[in-house]
Amino acid sequence: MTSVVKVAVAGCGTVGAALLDLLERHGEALRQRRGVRYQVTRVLVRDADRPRAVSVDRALFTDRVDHFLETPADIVVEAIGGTTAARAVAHGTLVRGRRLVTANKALLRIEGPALDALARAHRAAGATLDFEAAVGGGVPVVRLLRESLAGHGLHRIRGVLNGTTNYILSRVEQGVPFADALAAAQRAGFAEADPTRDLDGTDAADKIAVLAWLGFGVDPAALRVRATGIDASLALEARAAARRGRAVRLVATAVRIGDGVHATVAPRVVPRGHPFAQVRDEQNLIQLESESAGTLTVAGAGAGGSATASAVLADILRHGATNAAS
Ligand SMILES: NC(=O)C1=CN([C@@H]2O[C@H](COP(=O)(O)OP(=O)(O)OC[C@H]3O[C@@H](n4cnc5c(N)ncnc54)[C@H](OP(=O)(O)O)[C@@H]3O)[C@@H](O)[C@H]2O)C=CC1
Ligand SMILES: N[C@@H](CC=O)C(=O)O
Repeated sequence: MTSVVKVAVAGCGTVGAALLDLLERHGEALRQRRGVRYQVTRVLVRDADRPRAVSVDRALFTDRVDHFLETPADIVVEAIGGTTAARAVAHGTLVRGRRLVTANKALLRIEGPALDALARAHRAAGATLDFEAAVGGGVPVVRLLRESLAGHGLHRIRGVLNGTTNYILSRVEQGVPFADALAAAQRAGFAEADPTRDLDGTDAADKIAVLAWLGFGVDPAALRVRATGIDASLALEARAAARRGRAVRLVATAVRIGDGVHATVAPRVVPRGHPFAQVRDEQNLIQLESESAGTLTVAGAGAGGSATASAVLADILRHGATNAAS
């Protein structure tokens, strides 16, 4: 017997389109293996008339949030970014007792705990909140912190958390001009809609704040993250460092100090053999240091449609066919 799980997808850009493609390509295998058919019921975009390279019925596209939220759905994926329409989608989803899967670290930074509380308040009706894709792209660091490392005396989280800046840094050290490397990262879909968020360290700051929330229980909105980003002059330094056998990486850190947490994002010069120097292009690497489990390191594709959509799909599959109609 096959159950049907209705999925409404907000966003058909880099992440949303890659997710729709994954659901299309793996739909039959998922049905056979899990006995579930994931049926896309609505896609929210800014421009519903624009032609799209996804095989989804055009009639399912809408540019109205209220229309989107009225559509029957068991799971709502939020992959539009920003914090205005995304917030309306997130709240509207949870208060209806639906499962929310979001890739939006900017939204989680400002109101992750509030969304979590809303999900708990509507849990009996079926609401859940999952956001594996929000940090680390395809790297399952959110799950590691939420589940495996809960209560392990975590004391430091450190990592390369932004794929765009890492892509730029690892290209400029090979002689590619800063502007060309940035343009390539944008073409590949690694950069935020506003790439300033990548370059000035804001995106990495949002991510480390979300990890600090999960790992240390701090309010990510209240956590001050001192952030320094990268620019063309730092790229010249990265190139010079490469000639000296060193690498520059944008490293985000959150350390527990007493009852508080100290968080930073800053470029660091590391020797070639350092794990951060080995992180190339859009890859991310995160080290979680804890008393009982020692240091755990996870790494992989930190940005890009396919890797990020795979993390979204993992969240979709997470609760099995809960809420599904047979
Ligand atoms: N790209 C990546 O590698 C990663 C992205 N993320 C996060 O995933 C989310 C989506 O990113 P990404 O796919 O790259 O973004 P894109 O800019 O590629 O796509 C955004 C999509 O959302 C739609 N959209 C934007 N604003 C609105 C709105 N107000 N109302 C309705 N639809 C809207 C756009 O519509 P239209 O197509 O009509 O313009 C577009 O389809 C962001 O939160 C991002 O931070 C997380 C991890 C990795
Ligand atoms: N712009 C982000 C996308 C993934 O979170 C990045 O470059 O890491």
